[in-house]
Amino acid sequence: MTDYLTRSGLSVHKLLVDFVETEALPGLSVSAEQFWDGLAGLVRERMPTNVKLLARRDDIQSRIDEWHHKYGPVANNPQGYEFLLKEIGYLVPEPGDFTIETEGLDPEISSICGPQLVVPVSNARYALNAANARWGSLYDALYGTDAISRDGELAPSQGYNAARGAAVVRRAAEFLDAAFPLTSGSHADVTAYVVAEQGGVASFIIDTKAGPATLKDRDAFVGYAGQGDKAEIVLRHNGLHAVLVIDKASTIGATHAAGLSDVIVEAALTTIQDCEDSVAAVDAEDKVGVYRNWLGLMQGNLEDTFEKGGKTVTRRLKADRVYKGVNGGDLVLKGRSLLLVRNVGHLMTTDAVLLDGKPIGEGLMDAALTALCALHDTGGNARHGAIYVVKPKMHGPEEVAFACAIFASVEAFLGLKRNTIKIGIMDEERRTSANLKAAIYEARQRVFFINTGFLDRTGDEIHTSMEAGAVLRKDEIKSERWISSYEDRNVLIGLSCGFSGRAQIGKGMWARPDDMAAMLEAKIGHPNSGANTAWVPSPTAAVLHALHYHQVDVFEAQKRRHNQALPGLSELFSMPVQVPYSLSREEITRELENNAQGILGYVVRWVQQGVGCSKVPDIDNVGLMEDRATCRISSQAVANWLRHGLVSRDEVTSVFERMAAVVDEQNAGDPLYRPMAENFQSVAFQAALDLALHGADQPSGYTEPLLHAARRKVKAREAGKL
Ligand SMILES: CC(=O)SCCNC(=O)CCNC(=O)[C@H](O)C(C)(C)COP(=O)(O)OP(=O)(O)OC[C@H]1O[C@@H](n2cnc3c(N)ncnc32)[C@H](O)[C@@H]1OP(=O)(O)O
Ligand SMILES: O=CC(=O)O
Ligand SMILES: [Mg+2]
Repeated sequence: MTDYLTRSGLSVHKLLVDFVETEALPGLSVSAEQFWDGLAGLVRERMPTNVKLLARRDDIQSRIDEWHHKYGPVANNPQGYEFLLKEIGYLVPEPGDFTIETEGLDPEISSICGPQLVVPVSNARYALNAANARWGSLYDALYGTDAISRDGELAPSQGYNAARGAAVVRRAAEFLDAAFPLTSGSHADVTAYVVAEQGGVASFIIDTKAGPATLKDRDAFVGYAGQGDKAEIVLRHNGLHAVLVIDKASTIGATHAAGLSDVIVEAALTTIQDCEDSVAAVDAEDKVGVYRNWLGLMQGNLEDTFEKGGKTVTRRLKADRVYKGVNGGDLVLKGRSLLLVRNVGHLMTTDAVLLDGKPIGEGLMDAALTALCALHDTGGNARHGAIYVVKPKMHGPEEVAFACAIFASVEAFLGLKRNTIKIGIMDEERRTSANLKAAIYEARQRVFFINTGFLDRTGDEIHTSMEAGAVLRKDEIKSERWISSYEDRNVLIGLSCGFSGRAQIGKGMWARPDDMAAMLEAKIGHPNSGANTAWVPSPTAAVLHALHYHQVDVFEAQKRRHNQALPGLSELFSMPVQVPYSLSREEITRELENNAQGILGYVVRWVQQGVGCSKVPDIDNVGLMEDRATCRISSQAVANWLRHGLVSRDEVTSVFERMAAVVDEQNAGDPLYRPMAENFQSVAFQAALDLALHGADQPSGYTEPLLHAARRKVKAREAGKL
């Protein structure tokens, strides 16, 4: 206990005490005593409920398991299944119609639609990049990705490929033609973009090869900076800005008739700084690292210095962009994404703080600490004082109510007005999807988003129905009825609760960070379905996904969906199991290899290096974003096949051993990497294998208990404590 200090009856790790008292509290009107008393009160008051809620999850799961043992898949007795779910309180009565009442939300949440970036907050370099990803170069995003074909003469070359560059300019002109059409002609033929000022009023004059033109929507021109050969012209469409950069002296501008050297688009309107599934934070030291970065973002002084391209770079938060407005005065556009923070869920405990010698709920600590750090935001982030907390992995309305109760306690001891802390409800466990209206009702004064976290949701789908039968392959699960009804119900229920124009209806992650052409094809489906926002894995993806919100007016799309019929619960419960199962031996082995490779490739970096989100090649060598949620899917899929005898324990073990060598090869260039195939007893290999062999027994199929234990073992060894 030498690492702990006593604060208000709690034993608090010294690192956390230090962080709170010397970094987070200075500058605030909250005293150390007030904070620790508050945290102690929160834990004493809320921990017993936390424990009960987790026990209830287990109880419910065992009743569902028993039912499947008796009846098999739901399709054998759908009415009986729904009866059971009501009987055990899994399905609760739906409230009458209501409208959410959340106040004090920013326009990025309520009235402007655009991409939502997610980033592990533990990585300062990425976290800063994400905050700055409000704006991004369209030319760079097109040139640097497969959004422009990489075939033939358009393939990127060692130096600048002029043919590819020309294709980028053409594609950007197509975007401009669609979002900012001219009265005649095309942006591809523009020979001059000019701002003329007269009597304090600016007008935008365009010359094309075919003669003069203006914007069809004259109000789309909203601001500018500079004049003539070096200028920036600000346009607005669907609430989103795009900046034409005129720079005739630049390499690219010199090749364009009007000197257009780039189009900067407003991209990541919001960013989730993630303390959850994309980070590996297993003890006080790691948690303080996470909180310290969040504090720096809220104070506006976070910076990171690193080597890039042979140079030392220091990255800081960007300032607002200040332009002249068209009628005089300044046009000030936020330079940064609106920052939200994702706390962990209700499951894990942390020994960073002990009460009566026992670790406290990590979610309780996250709520207190992330809110405390957010008190430093004096309007640079949220304009009306809101603190945006995304709460993941909640099972049903009672757990949403519990999260709201935690936030209310935190507000009380930090001296905040009630409902200052807003809640983003991740609809990613089946009990929440099935009771979404009731879940929203519990948070009606705080809710700022609902979001279909379909990755966790897929993991929960497999786990909840573990005993029902063998699941389909991972890719097949994604195209089943349960998922389309889940996505549809989320939007339609959100609309029926009055989200349109008030709060976000969000969609999930694009998990193939290098496949931008495919993303451009697929992800327009999100705004078209009525979603205000959808997740992207990188700033580049944010720039490209932003184009979709120019193509689709989300509020119009929402109007079209308002009266659509809600898919029934029978659709939602139409499980992705196949009985009898008809895959060949080869197909089974290939799927097993694919899952094993993904699990190993993710887990090894988590356990050895504390990296919570990685790009890991799948069996077809496509780089996939892997985090704890995708790992949950893979481990549950293997566990399910093991449970139903499609694969044996020996087969799983030998495939994992074989794939360890493949993963070692993939990581050969990493000096910090320790090969697994040389030592199958290594902590990383064993953790990966355990996720599969013991996946069925993990609470809700989550990966964090095994991952945390393994990482802590490695950290202890490295510190010479084992
Ligand atoms: C199911 C869920 O919960 S999904 C939500 C959790 N998932 C996430 O948050 C995913 C976030 N994305 C990432 O962590 C990363 O993009 C990964 C791990 C998928 C890929 O990372 P890498 O292999 O390093 O990517 P890559 O080499 O292509 O690009 C690195 C560059 O992109 C930037 N970048 C990549 N992702 C992000 C991001 N999410 N935010 C900000 N910048 C990012 C990096 O800062 C870096 O640029 P820099 O050198 O100027 O700093
Ligand atoms: O958190 C997101 C998910 O898909 O899971
Ligand atoms: Mg999730």
